[in-house]
Amino acid sequence: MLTLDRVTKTFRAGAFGGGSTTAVDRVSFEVAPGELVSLIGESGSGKSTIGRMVLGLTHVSAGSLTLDGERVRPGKDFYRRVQGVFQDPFSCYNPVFKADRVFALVHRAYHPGVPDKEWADRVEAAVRDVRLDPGQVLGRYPHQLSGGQLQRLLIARALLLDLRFLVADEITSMLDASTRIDVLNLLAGLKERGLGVLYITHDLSLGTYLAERTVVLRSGRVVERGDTQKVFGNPLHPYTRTLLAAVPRLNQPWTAAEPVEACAFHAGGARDTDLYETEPDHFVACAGLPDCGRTSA
Ligand SMILES: Nc1ncnc2c1ncn2[C@@H]1O[C@H](COP(=O)(O)OP(=O)(O)OP(=O)(O)O)[C@@H](O)[C@H]1O
Repeated sequence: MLTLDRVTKTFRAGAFGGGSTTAVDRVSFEVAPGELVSLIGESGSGKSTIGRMVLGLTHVSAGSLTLDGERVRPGKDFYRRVQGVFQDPFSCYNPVFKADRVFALVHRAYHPGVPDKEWADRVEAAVRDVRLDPGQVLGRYPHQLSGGQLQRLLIARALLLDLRFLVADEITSMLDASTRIDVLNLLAGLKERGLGVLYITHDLSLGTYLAERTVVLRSGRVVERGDTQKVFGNPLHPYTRTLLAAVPRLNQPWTAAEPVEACAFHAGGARDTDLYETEPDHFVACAGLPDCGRTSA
């Protein structure tokens, strides 16, 4: 179980590092084993920073972030259980190494005791699991493979570890529509194996495709979260409504989203990040709801 409890990330800012910017502000949510939670928000809302904290790539400034009750401790043991897959699969490969070298590195680093033949069998099985033909892809250089193939190989690599948790950060944004669905279906398969997945995206339609639960982030704060059907079926925060209104629909003329004027949070009026549980597993930040009683002027 991944648990974020009022997690905050502050970066130094300014020419001489004198100022600071809060990229993530007291964010709390959980991801259970076998669950996919999507983290949605516009560019700069802090999604990737959260992913990087989960992966131990950047420190948590305040609050607590734990996996199975333990704080993130980057190292071999941690990365055996937690991995990330990112937007640009090309950047994850060394261009002068063939794809199978990636698996050889995993063998050496994480499973040195596994005999070569058994390892080769495991690699083949993992590559077939992501619906690729090992004979077609393993002997190739990254530039000889498509983005979708590279992305799948990264997922296969993750399968060869004793993975408990995957951070998938915009992994489908460089893929065409049909490959995108294939990769999303692979994530669904990982869930069935009991993995927890944090799926980071700015694309609402993809976020809703697989996620049991959704966290909507704005300017580093959670504005709404909970059961995906509830958050998108009955969006309560004006920002969530704006995001939904901005999704283009087939056969409907595009209309600009309404400004988020009704929201006390948007106006900078809300002083805290408390969320109100408006129905079971549906939480919303102070947003001028008639019954919230805490809207600021
Ligand atoms: N290393 C850093 N130093 C200073 N500020 C940073 C750093 N990394 C991120 N930020 C700032 O933190 C905020 C959140 O960035 P982040 O990359 O997490 O957003 P995001 O929601 O993932 O955006 P995108 O969808 O564009 O990737 C931004 O204002 C960004 O400029």
